[in-house]
Amino acid sequence: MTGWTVLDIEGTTSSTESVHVGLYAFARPRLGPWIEANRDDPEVRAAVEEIGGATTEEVVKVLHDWMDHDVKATPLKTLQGRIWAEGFAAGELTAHFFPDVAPALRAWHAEGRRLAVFSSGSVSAQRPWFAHTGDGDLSVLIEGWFDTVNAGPKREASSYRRIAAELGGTDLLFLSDVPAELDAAATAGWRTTGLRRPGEPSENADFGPHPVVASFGELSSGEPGFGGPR
Ligand SMILES: CSCCC(=O)C(=O)COP(=O)(O)O
Ligand SMILES: [Mg+2]
Repeated sequence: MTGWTVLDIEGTTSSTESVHVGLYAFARPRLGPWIEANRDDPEVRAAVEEIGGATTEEVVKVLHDWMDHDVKATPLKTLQGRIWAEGFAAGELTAHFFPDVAPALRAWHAEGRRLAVFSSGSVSAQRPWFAHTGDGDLSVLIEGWFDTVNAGPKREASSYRRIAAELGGTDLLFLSDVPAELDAAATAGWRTTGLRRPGEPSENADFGPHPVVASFGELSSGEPGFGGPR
């Protein structure tokens, strides 16, 4: 088996609850003090300028509102990701992965399938998320890390074309719980498979023409949408 499998995180490898209750709750009270402590950092300054607002208090109000409505805005993801990275480094956070994910990723990697991540979560959050799991360090299996900064919006085909150019492959599969993301990947010529995980927001989603599975355990070489024909 050759080619690339590119993974969404929330709703696909990991539960929405683990992101919203675990990560969001960790970032929420830290955003204000952390921005104040890091306001000379160029990445922080750029994110804060993009948000607007005259004071840190105003900036934090916007960030909290985005979190309340799960708006996956890039400046929010940049700031959250930096805070989470510190939390992982300090041993204050651990990642959640559905039980089928680690065995599948290890099996696919052993078969020669190459693995990458494309998530709204920033690359600075993705790396420690995959490194600090209850199933060991999964980051060693991942060869490409993409977010809305280095690839672009997840619902636009141009982002998937950019990732394809970077990975250099033609056999590309995207796994996601969001039909609009799968539509964009398919428009760019990728294979797609939707994740309809029990209890997740995508449980009742309309995946249209995309193949759908409930767990990574249903995906193996030769399956439609995975090793099978485009
Ligand atoms: C561990 S990365 C943080 C997850 C996150 O903030 C997020 O928005 C995930 O969205 P996804 O694109 O993976 O559905
Ligand atoms: Mg998702």
